[in-house]
Amino acid sequence: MSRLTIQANSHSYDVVIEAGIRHHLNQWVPDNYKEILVITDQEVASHYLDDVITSLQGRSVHTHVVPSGEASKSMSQYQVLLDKCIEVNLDRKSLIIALGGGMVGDLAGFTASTYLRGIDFIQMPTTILSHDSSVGGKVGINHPRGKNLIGSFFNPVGVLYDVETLHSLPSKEIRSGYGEVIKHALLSDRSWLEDLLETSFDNVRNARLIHDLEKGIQVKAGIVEKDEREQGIRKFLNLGHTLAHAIEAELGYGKITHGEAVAIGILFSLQLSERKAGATRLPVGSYVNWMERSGYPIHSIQTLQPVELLKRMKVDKKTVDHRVHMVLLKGIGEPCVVPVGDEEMLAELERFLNEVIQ
Ligand SMILES: NC(=O)c1ccc[n+]([C@@H]2O[C@H](COP(=O)([O-])OP(=O)(O)OC[C@H]3O[C@@H](n4cnc5c(N)ncnc54)[C@H](O)[C@@H]3O)[C@@H](O)[C@H]2O)c1
Ligand SMILES: O=C(O)C(=O)C[C@@H](O)[C@H](O)[C@H](O)COP(=O)(O)O
Ligand SMILES: [Zn+2]
Repeated sequence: MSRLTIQANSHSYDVVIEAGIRHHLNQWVPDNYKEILVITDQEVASHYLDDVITSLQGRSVHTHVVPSGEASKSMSQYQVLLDKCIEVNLDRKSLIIALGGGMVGDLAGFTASTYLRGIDFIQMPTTILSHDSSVGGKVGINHPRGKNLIGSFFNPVGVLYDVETLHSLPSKEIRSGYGEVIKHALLSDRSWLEDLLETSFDNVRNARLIHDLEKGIQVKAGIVEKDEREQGIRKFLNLGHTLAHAIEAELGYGKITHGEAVAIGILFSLQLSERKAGATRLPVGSYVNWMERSGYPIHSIQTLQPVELLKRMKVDKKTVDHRVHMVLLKGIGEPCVVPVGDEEMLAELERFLNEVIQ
């Protein structure tokens, strides 16, 4: 078991990483919560919902299962969840548990943050990617025009990470999760990055995976504790995301996973960093090899149009005065934020789509 305490603006909370913790929830979920609503998705429910209900024996537990996939991070599912909270009479002493990946965590967390102006929630991440999404308090839903455009900063009262649940992840979701792991490595540590770039996911043994998750969470915690509301350094956690979010929205939510889109967005940012941030020592070649070897669906964006992508990028939350702001790297562990004008961005997107992706 490992335990890391995160100091949020409102309160501190623990991230507990333990194989099988879903079987011991009565030990971890304080008994002052009179009603508990477990929110999960269909796929996760089929594997783990019974375990969670069983381990909360003796408590008043309600459940709600949303369809799996990014399309559920929507206004309509949010409405359904609010209806559910009212139907089962959750009050301010109630608790929501988000059991699932980042989709469930963001959606259930946003529901918790707004229902009755906010009730407590616990994150129970079940994907590799959600080592990132379960920490730091960003919760929200998508709008057809852009990712996460509706949301809040609202921290969980705890994160219970049962790494045993990762055993049932399909390889696509392992790949997706590593899109955010590699982001945390690029933001922090060259030797960790080099190790990752040499690793094939087929060889990711449990000990190695947990090491990567713990390191990723430490990087994220170190940033969100200093800048929870993203006034400055938290923007760095958006490395690769300005293009990634545009790709996800433009292709249609769920056509490509978030982590896969982030990995593609990072490649764009690495190349742009050489031209716009003076970077000279970025391992762009080995990053491309790693992406290809790992099966990131780089060609799935071939048909996208630079003009449409730019329109999407401009609704990014980092945009100031209609100007896109990109997170770039001066070197490994040396992120910066650089404004890029429309003409230049269009030229960069053209080059990326025509020369790199083809
Ligand atoms: N709030 C944040 O700080 C933050 C950070 C990163 C990403 N995100 C958001 O997280 C979302 C992506 O999260 P995700 O990649 O976890 O996606 P996800 O929650 O959609 O899960 C991916 C797929 O894996 C399935 N699944 C989940 N756990 C499983 C398990 N243990 N075994 C088998 N299948 C399982 C799900 O049913 C789903 O089909 C995006 O919406 C992204 O915007 C938020
Ligand atoms: O926690 C953050 O801050 C991040 O940027 C983490 C990202 O991986 C995550 O995808 C986040 O949801 C993006 O936030 P957004 O504000 O750009 O929507
Ligand atoms: Zn992300």
